[in-house]
Amino acid sequence: MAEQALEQYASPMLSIQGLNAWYGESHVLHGIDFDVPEGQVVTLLGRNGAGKSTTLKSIMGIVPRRQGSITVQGVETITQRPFQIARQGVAFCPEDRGIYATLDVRENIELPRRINSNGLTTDQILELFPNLRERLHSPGSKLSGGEQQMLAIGRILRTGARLLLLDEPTEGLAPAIVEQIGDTILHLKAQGYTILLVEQNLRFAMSVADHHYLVDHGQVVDRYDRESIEQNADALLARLGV
Ligand SMILES: Nc1ncnc2c1ncn2[C@@H]1O[C@H](COP(=O)(O)OP(=O)(O)OP(=O)(O)O)[C@@H](O)[C@H]1O
Repeated sequence: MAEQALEQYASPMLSIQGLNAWYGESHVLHGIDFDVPEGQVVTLLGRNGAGKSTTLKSIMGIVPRRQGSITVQGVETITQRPFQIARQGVAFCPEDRGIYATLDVRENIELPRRINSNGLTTDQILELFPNLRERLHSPGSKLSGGEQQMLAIGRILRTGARLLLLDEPTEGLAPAIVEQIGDTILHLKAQGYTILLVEQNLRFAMSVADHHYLVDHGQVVDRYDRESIEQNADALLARLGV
């Protein structure tokens, strides 16, 4: 455990305390606690079913029932509806990417509502992902997995959100595309975005993130900074079952 680096941030972009969540009768988060400092990249690691996606969905307000505290820039959001949370500057990129199959690239980009004037324009998004410019008039269903992922990330930048929740952005993608997604994440960090990432790919997580939290059975059971994750990588790979 290396916690010392985490203590120094006075005002985190996101702070979660005692988060519980349920799907019907099924109680899946059991008191999640962690902070995400502004301008940093943080990952949630853990085995399948540990509760990582549910944590992201809870932050976005899209699980049926949650309790505890989730503050975004000091504002409590636990009782807010998803559209109110979005207005606090939070955007979620789901694991299935949520691309509309019958809409083309431009239509997919232009669908989300802007929440403020910080949102990127379509041109700025296409500058960030030049491959998408070549595919501008292709329907979502004809895009490769990598193109869909880039579109899914690009699209949420249009909203003006500054806290980006990305659920397994590298899943099923070829190494060259994973590298491109990593470059994009680092570019966004350099632009001041705060990013919370769910990842199964430990090496990828290590290449982009400042801090990591290990989730198990709906709780945060360990935390690592850049140095301590290097030291614990082998043990963690065994623990993650990958
Ligand atoms: N819509 C749902 N309805 C009921 N149970 C769910 C639902 N979504 C997830 N669960 C359950 O909640 C638990 C946590 O799932 P979650 O998707 O958050 O895990 P995860 O760590 O993101 O893993 P994965 O990578 O498999 O998605 C699991 O037991 C899962 O089966």
